[in-house]
Amino acid sequence: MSSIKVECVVNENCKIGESPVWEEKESSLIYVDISGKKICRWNSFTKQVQSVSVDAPVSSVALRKSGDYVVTLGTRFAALKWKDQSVTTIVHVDKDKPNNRFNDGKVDPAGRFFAGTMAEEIRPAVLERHQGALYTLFPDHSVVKHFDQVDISNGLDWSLDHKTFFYIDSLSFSVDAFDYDLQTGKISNRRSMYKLEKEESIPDGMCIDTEGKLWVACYDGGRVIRLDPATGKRIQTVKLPVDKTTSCCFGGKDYSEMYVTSACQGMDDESFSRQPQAGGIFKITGLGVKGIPPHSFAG
Ligand SMILES: O=C(O)[C@H](O)[C@@H](O)[C@H](O)[C@H](O)CO
Ligand SMILES: [Zn+2]
Repeated sequence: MSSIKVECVVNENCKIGESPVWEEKESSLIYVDISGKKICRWNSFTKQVQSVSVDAPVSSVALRKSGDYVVTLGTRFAALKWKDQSVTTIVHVDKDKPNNRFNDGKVDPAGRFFAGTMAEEIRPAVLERHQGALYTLFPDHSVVKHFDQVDISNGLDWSLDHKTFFYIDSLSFSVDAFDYDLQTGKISNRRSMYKLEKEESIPDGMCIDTEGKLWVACYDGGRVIRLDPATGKRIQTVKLPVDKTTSCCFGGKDYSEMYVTSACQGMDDESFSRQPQAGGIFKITGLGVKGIPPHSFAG
């Protein structure tokens, strides 16, 4: 049996840490602080964090084949040049919804950038409902809307055979599956794969491992859970020392470590003093399972 260890590697209080992505070339973890309006890069060798501040909530970051990054910023897909600290808009969505912002995003195995929107929160998980939608940014910079009526568009990933797309609309308390057509990027046949239990609270970000099992960060649940899409059952729970765990990815050497982001926004003084690491970045080792490298945006 491997022994699982959870360690806080970045003891800084992100307001809403999110979108962890391992960047092999830099041996670094990139992530965002959504309401802190910055994109961060933690170097696993130097343990230093660099960041780029932006002028709007930045909800996800992804690698780009041509180098650098793409981000979702406010209701825009944008390109980020790290060295220049410059952001250029690629395309604007939800133009008729000034109160919306993007939330979680991820690149599919063919290099398309998927990301969804939501209304801005009044406080955590409290917002005008059904305002969000799920979008894809194609490598030619065209955009497709898959569906709307989303509450909080959140975690997403693809099965190892690329035939299934997994998706979370947080306030449905469900991890959903769709058939996925890798050739076209189309999704169909939505169904619920797993319904969260009460103490698991709100499903947030997620990632897949090399055994095809899904890891879901539970917001206000202080844990990541491992789900088997074949049976719809939870097969493992790993607890963290903070409640507001927001997302997870594999990284490190051979993708054998898991990185978990967290949030502190919306916590009162009392709970913050009980969880001073809220908003930190955590590393989990000893899981005995690996992840897969992130895909890069092909446009
Ligand atoms: O991390 C995110 O994806 C959202 O932007 C957060 O705001 C939380 O998920 C939400 O508050 C929980 O429902
Ligand atoms: Zn999220």
